Amino acid sequence: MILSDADILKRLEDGDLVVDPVDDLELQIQPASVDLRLGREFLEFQRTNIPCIHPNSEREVDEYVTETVVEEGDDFILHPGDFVLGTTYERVEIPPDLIAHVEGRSSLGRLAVVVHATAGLCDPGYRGQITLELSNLGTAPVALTPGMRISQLTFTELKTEAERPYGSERGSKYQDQDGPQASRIQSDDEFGGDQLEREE
Ligand SMILES: Nc1ccn([C@H]2C[C@H](O)[C@@H](COP(=O)(O)OP(=O)(O)OP(=O)(O)O)O2)c(=O)n1
Repeated sequence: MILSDADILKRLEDGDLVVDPVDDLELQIQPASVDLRLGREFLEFQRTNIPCIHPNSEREVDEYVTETVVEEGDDFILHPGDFVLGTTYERVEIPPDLIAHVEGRSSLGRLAVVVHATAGLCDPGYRGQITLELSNLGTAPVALTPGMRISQLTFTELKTEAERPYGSERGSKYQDQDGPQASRIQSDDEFGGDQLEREE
């Protein structure tokens, strides 16, 4: 079951679901979602002379990513074809009986701005700001203003609470993230890796 505005408000009041801060309930609480605002920090991949990114190379993932913090009153210009990581201004805490989906807003979609390229799921138990995978599929640059409502979060009730919510297990590498976080896929290996066993 997807939570309605009344359900969301009740869960926020009860305090087990956290979206912080919600400054304007009337504006941010939608019929069945909460609008989240854009933070000031962005991570961009530098188009230097890296031939390609090997996902398991921490050096390549971290060294070629630079952070931009947009000053008050300024915009971040997202050019056609760009892919950058942004962050929600709000921090969320998802209780073990809910799963949240990060969705774009239609008004930005109509300007060809996509807020999550692939991953749009916040696990039960997840705490932190949400990293937005921003891209511009259109032909004109689009100015993104920190504080603008950029995405929306919907909540679905699980049939039973997650037994191993995000954060309770090793491998929860984005728990408590603060600002946009680059991929931590390199640390997959620490947790058993995704390598398939070879048959002899
Ligand atoms: N656009 C998104 C999508 C998810 N998350 C956060 C909330 C999720 O609960 C957490 C982990 O997301 P995934 O499970 O999709 O990511 P991985 O499987 O890569 O990470 P892990 O191995 O930690 O589960 O990251 C985020 O900040 N921004």
